[in-house]
Amino acid sequence: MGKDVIIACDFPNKKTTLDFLDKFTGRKPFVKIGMELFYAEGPDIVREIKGRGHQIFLDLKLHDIPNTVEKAMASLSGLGVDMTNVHAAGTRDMMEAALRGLTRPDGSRPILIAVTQLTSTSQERMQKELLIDAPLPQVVTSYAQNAKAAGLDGVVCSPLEAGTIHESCGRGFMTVTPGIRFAGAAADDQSRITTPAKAKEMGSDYIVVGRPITKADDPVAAYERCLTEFLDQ
Ligand SMILES: O=c1ccn([C@@H]2O[C@H](COP(=O)(O)O)[C@@H](O)[C@H]2O)c(=O)[nH]1
Repeated sequence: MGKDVIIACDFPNKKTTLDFLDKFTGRKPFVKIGMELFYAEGPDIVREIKGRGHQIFLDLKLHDIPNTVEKAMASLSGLGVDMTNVHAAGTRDMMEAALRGLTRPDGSRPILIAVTQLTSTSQERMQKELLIDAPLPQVVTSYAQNAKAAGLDGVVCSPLEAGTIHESCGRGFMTVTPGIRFAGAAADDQSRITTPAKAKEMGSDYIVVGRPITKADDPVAAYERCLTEFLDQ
């Protein structure tokens, strides 16, 4: 398992996305395709970006009954993505179904991870709106343990929780962490945030960075700053 910076390509269409990726001459950053781009362009955008040599995290966060998730994952398994995900809140049965659906006849499959609690969710909101009373780090760790028990490879969590998850689920259990902001930058709609440097310190395996790169005046320089802080590159 490698450490890397994943750029969240939250763009409305193919043209904007490819124009953005063209700025990274000589580099092939790991790319996250999320709901906005996938719903606008469909599976072809995955094939196009994969064909250009990027690794892809397809972030669709599936959350439905086990049978539906299993069949949806079977549809996605042929796309050639490197990583994809579900919501751990769908329960162990659903995560096991996702794993079955994603596994190809030859036994190969992309990395499958589970979202614990969205990084936009605060302790207060979780308690007041979702009626979950336990401390947020405990909830996240418990969801991670369920994901591990279901056979998944790791979780999406905040970097702030990466250390606790590794302690509980083992160092080989992957932590993929959005909620990244440079020091002093606005949190936007995120709640549990930290810097790339702190994410490194806390043991994140992958950081997922969207707006700090995509909205930067110089996206390539912002990406390089992430590499420097997170990977010492
Ligand atoms: O808990 C989660 C799960 C997924 N995300 C996704 O990561 C990026 C973060 O974008 P920023 O612009 O850096 O805030 C975005 O695509 C989310 O869908 C997340 O933020 N939190």
